[in-house]
Amino acid sequence: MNNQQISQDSLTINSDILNLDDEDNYMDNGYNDNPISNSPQTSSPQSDQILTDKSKEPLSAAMTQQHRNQSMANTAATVATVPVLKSIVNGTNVHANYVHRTGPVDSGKIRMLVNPNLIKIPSIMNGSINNNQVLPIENPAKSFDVIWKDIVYSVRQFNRATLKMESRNILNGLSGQISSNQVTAIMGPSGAGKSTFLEVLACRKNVGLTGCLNVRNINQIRIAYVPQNNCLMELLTVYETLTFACRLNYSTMPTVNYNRVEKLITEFGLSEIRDTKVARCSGGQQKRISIALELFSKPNLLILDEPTTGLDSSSCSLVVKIIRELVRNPKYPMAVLATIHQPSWSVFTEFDNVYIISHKGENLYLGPPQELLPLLEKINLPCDRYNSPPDYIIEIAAADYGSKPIELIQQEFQGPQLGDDELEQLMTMAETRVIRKTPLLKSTLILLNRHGIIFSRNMMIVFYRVIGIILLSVWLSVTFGNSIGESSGCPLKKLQLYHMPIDRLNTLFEEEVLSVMQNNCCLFFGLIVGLISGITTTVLGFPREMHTLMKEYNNGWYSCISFYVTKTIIDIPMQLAIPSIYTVYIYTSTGQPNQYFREAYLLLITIMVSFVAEGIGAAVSAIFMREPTTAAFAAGAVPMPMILFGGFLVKYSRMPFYMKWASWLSLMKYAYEAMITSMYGFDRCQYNYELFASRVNVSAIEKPTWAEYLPFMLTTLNPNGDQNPDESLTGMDEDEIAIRQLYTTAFDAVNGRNASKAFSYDVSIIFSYYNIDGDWVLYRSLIIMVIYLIIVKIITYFVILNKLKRG
Ligand SMILES: Nc1ncnc2c1ncn2[C@@H]1O[C@H](COP(=O)(O)OP(=O)(O)OP(=O)(O)O)[C@@H](O)[C@H]1O
Repeated sequence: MNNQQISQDSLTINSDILNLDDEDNYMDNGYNDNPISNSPQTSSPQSDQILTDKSKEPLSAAMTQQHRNQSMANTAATVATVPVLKSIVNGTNVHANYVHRTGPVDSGKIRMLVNPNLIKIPSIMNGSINNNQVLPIENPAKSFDVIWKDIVYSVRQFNRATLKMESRNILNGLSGQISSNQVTAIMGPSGAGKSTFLEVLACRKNVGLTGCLNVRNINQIRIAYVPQNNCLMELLTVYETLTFACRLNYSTMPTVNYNRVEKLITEFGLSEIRDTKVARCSGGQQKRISIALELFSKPNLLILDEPTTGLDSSSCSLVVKIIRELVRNPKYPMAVLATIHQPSWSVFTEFDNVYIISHKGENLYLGPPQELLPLLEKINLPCDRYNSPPDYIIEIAAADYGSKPIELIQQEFQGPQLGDDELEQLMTMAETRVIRKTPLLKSTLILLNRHGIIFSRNMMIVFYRVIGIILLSVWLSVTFGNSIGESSGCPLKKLQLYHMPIDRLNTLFEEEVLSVMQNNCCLFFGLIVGLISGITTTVLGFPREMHTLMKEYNNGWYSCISFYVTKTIIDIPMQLAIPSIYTVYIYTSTGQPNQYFREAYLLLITIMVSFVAEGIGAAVSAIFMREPTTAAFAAGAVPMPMILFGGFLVKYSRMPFYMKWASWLSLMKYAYEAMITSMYGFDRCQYNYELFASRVNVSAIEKPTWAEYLPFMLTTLNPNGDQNPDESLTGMDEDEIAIRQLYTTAFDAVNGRNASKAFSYDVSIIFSYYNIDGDWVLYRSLIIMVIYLIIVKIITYFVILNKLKRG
């Protein structure tokens, strides 16, 4: 069903959606008309689940008295209801919960008067300020205000001209106020700072923010923020999406009332698509789902970033109608703020107020939409009859007609005239904001359930990854051959040496060394695949999840640790499957020793690399969650130094001393050392010797070591027994010189460092080459890798948490 099929008239949002029923009593409704009974100290035990910065502090006597006074004043302000204000332009019915007066324009200035009892917003009709009509708030006892004053938000940016970091103001002294039971549209040219302002109101921006953000008549405010991109789980059905939102929002309750889900599905016109996956829903339907989700948390302040962008006018009207209905609940006062682009006139006038921000991030206008045209006429900027008024005001705000019109409107409009003393007596938004404390285990189990369903529906990706790794393994084994793993790099036996022609010895030695190095390449390549694929797979998928996480975490659905544990657990099957497929296939198809413990160690090392890579990928994604291109670049760049300093390309002992620290930080160094030890240690040469002995059926073959072997080869090639072959080049033919030089190089390579250690036992040449002096290196490397993994996971957690908190 598409949006058009839903009759707007038939769509009614039952105000009961937001009613507090028995199940909801655990949530204080947040209003301080009776602050003592609402205070955390006297609430039910379940209300302890709700935390505010002040939750453990008694309300000060002065504050309590002030709230009482305000409450009484509110009651006194209840006057005859005039619920409908006729649009001055086209007669559209406009609900107005604000108070305004009619009268002559006296000083030529329109002031937004802020009074605890009456919300006074300038009303201009036919060129004169409307100072007499007083429209009461439907339920003044429960109404509340959100007030902001002199909001400046700045970011630090690098200025290429001056080559300096400079501060740039995005919001420039915004002031205003909104009240409960009102829908306010925020408009302004692109880049004016609308989304930034919404994030400020949603307490998602702290750094670089100055000014006051206060609330009145409410001591616990729940904020729900719906970002521009809906941040929905696309593989869940509409019903599942709402059900999980319901379960997560009521995770503190022993049971969950699913009637609420049914009610929302019906009232948001989602019945016919209840079993459709979110990915298949239209833009308008997704917007409605996004809004519906946030109602489970019973927000007092619902902030919607561009809820109508990309929708046709019919869907747009439908969404606006839904929003309007939400604030009609007399029992549950709620304020809604939404940014909106290019609304039609009919949609424009549906809002109680419009807040227009200029291109410089400054106040331009805050008031009823119907009063905008008279204001423009009054300052001789009438809207052309063929021009759309919303478009016209945006053009003015964008300075398309120069800065003069902006200045003229700004002179007419002033923000709330609230003194600093008065503001100081009000509680700040941050103080009153409710952050629910969610139970770790329960919300983790719900998230596991949700992500398990998503994982099971994502089998195509699983399939592609498995096929990809199988193809890579086949390709690799075919390229390296099926006997690459047979070479052990162990010293040749003296028996062979004595009875083998020199040129055959040369070939044998050369082949042995090359085979071992090739095998190392093959296995090291596997580690690189694990590292790079682990990072890139995470970086490609995680940023999307990060946006959803950011929305759900900041709206108080669950804690960061719940999400992180869930993500780690859900990723485990693939983290195990991919390295297992690769390692088992390569191990068996390239002729590695038929010893399962080596295969198990190799598998363990590859899996560890894969886990660490996933952690690094998640950290990179979190850091660059808003810059996918940078994230992709970082995903490619981060593994490079790890590989370079892994000891494979440049031996650790040959690195300049001032670069060795980089090697210590490289996971690949430990993975590579562990791999070498597991593959060539654990008596592999002993094993080969026995195998050799059994094959040739000789029991008394001496076991040479490299220490014996290489000098022996040199003396064999140099019949005079000269230990310094360079001096006896004369008389040798070119081949002999070449062979001798080869062995000399090999000897130098092996004998270069730690000779006494390296040759103290019977080991593969690769042990000597990399100065690995015992099987214990495997255990050391594995322990370091485990510590590495733990550190990466902890750092990743804090990177994500920091990102969530800073926005
Ligand atoms: N963290 C930041 N660092 C640097 N610049 C920023 C940052 N956040 C916002 N801006 C800049 O602030 C300005 C306002 O951005 P914002 O997204 O709030 O505008 P907007 O009015 O919502 O625009 P649009 O209607 O196009 O969505 C833009 O120029 C944007 O580039």
